[in-house]
Amino acid sequence: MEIYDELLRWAEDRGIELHGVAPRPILGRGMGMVATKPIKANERILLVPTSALRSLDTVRAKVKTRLPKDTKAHAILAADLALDNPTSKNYRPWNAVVPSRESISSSLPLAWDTRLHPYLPKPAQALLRAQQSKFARDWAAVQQSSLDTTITRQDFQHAWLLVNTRTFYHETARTARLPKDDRMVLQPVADLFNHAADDGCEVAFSPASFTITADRAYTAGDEVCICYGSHPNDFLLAEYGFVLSRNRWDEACLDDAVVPELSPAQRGLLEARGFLGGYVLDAGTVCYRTQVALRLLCCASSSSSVREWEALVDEGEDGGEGLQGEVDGLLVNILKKYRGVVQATITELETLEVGEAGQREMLRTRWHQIGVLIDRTIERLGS
Ligand SMILES: C[S@@+](CC[C@H](N)C(=O)[O-])C[C@H]1O[C@@H](n2cnc3c(N)ncnc32)[C@H](O)[C@@H]1O
Repeated sequence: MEIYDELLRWAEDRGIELHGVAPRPILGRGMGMVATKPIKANERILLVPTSALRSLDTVRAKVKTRLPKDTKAHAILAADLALDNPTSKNYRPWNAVVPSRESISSSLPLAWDTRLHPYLPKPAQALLRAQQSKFARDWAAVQQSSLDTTITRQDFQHAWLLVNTRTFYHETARTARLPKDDRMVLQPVADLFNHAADDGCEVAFSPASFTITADRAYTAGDEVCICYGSHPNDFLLAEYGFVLSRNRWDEACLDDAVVPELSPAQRGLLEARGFLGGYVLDAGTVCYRTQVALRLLCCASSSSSVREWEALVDEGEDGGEGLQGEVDGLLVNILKKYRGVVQATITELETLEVGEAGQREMLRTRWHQIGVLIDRTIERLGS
């Protein structure tokens, strides 16, 4: 814990105030913030003055000026981190506590063996593709620059993923002019808070500081979390490298269940109206897009006509309870079939030898969660 004591001394010198919380190791989550005394609801537990943020304003001039003019904030911050001497006096205590290259590449799919990528659920794959293209753009910017060429792709990827998992949204009069995803800053110490399964503490910023305020009372020893956003587990997996066991925002993508059931003509009708794909269910509901696709499928097999389907899409006419019963029955059959695909993926992951055991375990856990969401819906609609 010596490195954390040093971090806290370093933080204090920079005006960072912690009230009743301190960094501690948390099983399965690296470090986290834990209450060291009882904390009351609405008590301020952290203040980080703007001067202590690591932002475009603190990036060394030699880094900023040597990168191409249109380089994104993510790449500039990552290049600054990657080129920072680990013992540099400005950030040594912070550099010493951020997750190692090994831990980052074990947890984040971008750094996994690419043969594991097809086993990610579809929404996570889409996020991963977006990350891959941003990373390729940012790495190209570094390669085109006149920066120190000893920086390797692996060094840059580690720094890039640290930025991806540890930055906070921050707006100043100057950054307000930048695109939204360029308004990001690193916050030493605040970046040790893990993501809450419930609401988490309130994060706020003003021109002077960032503050974190307790959302409820905590007793000494409780982990104190913030909320990274109302994200489903596929998002958390792709962007942060973990899934929550209880996540009220979780949902399962049904595209691979529903789209194969559609004829080319039905896909065309749905596409023309912007309803092809993006089908999801959560613990209690099946999304409207899925309902629209299923109703179209019902037209082929029942008394309802494409005209009635158009009335649903264009005028919101729902066709009444009878049609809803038909739609639910069709969905249950589709889900039962897809449940077999989910189970086959879990079984395949059990015998696969690609990547690390922990990464395969993470994927199995995720597919199991998807299976549970599907089972619950089958039970709810089938009864
Ligand atoms: C901003 S950092 C939080 C501090 C981090 N745990 C550490 O050791 O430095 C975000 C990273 O913490 C981990 N993390 C955050 N919340 C988590 C949670 N609820 N469960 C598991 N890991 C979590 C993930 O690795 C994530 O990418």
